[in-house]
Amino acid sequence: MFDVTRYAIAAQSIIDAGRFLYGRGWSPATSSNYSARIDDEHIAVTVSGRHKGQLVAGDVMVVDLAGNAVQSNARSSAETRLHTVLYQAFPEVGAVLHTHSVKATVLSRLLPAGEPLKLQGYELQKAFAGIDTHESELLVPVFDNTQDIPSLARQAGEWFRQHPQQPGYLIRGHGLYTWGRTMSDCLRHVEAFEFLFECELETMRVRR
Ligand SMILES: CSC[C@@H](O)[C@@H](O)C(=O)COP(=O)(O)O
Ligand SMILES: [Zn+2]
Repeated sequence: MFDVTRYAIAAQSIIDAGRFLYGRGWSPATSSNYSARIDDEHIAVTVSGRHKGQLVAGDVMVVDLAGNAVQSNARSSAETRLHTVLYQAFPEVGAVLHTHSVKATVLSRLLPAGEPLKLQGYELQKAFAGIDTHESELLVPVFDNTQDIPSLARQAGEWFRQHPQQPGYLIRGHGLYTWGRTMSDCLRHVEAFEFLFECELETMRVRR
C-alpha cells in the first residue's frame, strides 16, 4: 500500500501543475496528463478525460507501475503507460508531464521524419537538470502519433534507456512528454521546451 500523506502531496502538485499549464495555454481542455511519484511502486496520475485547468482531488488517482488502479474504480489516463515506463526506467524520476501546446504540436508536424530535433547553442538549455553549457546537444525524438500506447511506450522506453540524459520527446501532431526529479523540475522543463520550440519555429519563419 501507499502512504496517504505522500499521495496527498503528489495529488496537490498535479492539481497545481494543471492550473499553471492550463493558464499558459499548454494544456487546453481535457488534453494532457500528469503524474507524480508516491514511492517505488506507486504514482498519482490524472483520471482520464478531466479538464486540466479545473482539477480537484477526485481527478487524481493511484496506479502501480504496471498501470493498475489502486484503491480506485476510476479510469486512469489513456496514456498512463507512457508515464509508468519512465518511472520504471529511471528510479530518480519524480514527476512526468504531458502537454498539448500549439508550438509543440505545430513544430512536431514540421520536423522531418526519422531524426530527432537537435537543439544546440541556446543559453536556455541550461534550464534542464544536469546541463551546464549551451554547447551541449539536446536531442528530442519525435515519435509518430498512434493510438497504440503500449507500442509507443516501448519505443520511448527503448530510446531513453539509450539516451538517459535527454529529458523529453514529442509525439507528432500531438504534444510533449517531459519529466524530472521533482514536479518543480518538470514544470521548468516544460517551460524551457516551450521557449526553445518557439525559437525553432521563429527561426523557420525567418529563413523561409
Ligand atoms: C482531448 S484529446 C487528448 C487525448 O487524446 C490524450 O492525448 C490526452 O492528452 C488526454 O488523455 P487522458 O486520457 O485524459 O489522459
Ligand atoms: Zn495527449
